[in-house]
Amino acid sequence: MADTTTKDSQPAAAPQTSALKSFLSGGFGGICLVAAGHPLDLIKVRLQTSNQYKGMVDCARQTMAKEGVRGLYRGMATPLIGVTPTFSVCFWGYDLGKKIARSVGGNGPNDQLSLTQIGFAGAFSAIPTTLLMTPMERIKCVLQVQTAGNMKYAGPVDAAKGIIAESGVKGLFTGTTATLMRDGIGSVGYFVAYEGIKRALTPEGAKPEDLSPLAVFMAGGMAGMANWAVAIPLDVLKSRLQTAPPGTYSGVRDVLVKTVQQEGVSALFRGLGPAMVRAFPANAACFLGVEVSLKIMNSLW
Ligand SMILES: CC(=O)O[C@H](CC(=O)[O-])C[N+](C)(C)C
Repeated sequence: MADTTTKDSQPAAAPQTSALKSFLSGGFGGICLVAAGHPLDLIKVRLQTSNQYKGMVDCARQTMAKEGVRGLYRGMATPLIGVTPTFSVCFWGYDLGKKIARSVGGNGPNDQLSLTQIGFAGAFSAIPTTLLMTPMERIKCVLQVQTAGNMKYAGPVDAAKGIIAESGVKGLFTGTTATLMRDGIGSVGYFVAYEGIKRALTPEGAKPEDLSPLAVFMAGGMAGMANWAVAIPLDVLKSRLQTAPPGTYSGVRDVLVKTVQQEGVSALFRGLGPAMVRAFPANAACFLGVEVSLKIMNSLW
């Protein structure tokens, strides 16, 4: 089994990727993530807002029977427009983080980065990603908590205009610290799990980048689950900060204290089930999309 912890004398270093290829492959991975994850997200929202379904399978069956397979992809344009650039920036930031780790750690071009260095690069990727992620999540969360009969905004553009009218452009950035903390910690779990599992699955003497699509799919799915396993408490705090009326909380510490005092620690794990059910297929498809598009680009130029 490949050594997963040291940076020295590794025969299996991945070739360094250009920033543009990382950006493009990340965007393609984001498209794959939405395509694979959207049906589960739609089922989750329909279950949350209607009593006509007996469960996830029944909801999928009824949706397909009445609306065809296309029904499962209703409303996919909005996440596609938001997630694609966010994942481009995330994978570009991860690539930049790996280059910084390589130069700080003095790794040669053929040395494999240690998992600590991978964790640093993952955390680093959250810095630029947060600039896009925060307003996207703010608008998404505000729309997701609207209920029938209490609809404040008609859609994402209307919500963005409403938030700006109420609190200025800075209103779109409510929850920035919580988003940075969530994705900083989440991205360490995400990329360390992905690289670690890929290395563990790589036979002695082989290279992780030559793993089968099935192995990439499994490592990607597990990486998505690792992301949510460590990020869910901060995701709960972020969602509460982003959907509360202005002035309810003074910051991350305040929402943490109030949540735990009023509802107990278990409140920090709400939504873990649906997040995990979506995480495996969505992120398996994402990493497969990233690796396949990188291979195609590498063969072209
Ligand atoms: C919160 C989020 O976007 O997590 C990503 C995985 C997912 O399931 O969407 C990973 N990452 C934070 C690295 C973009």
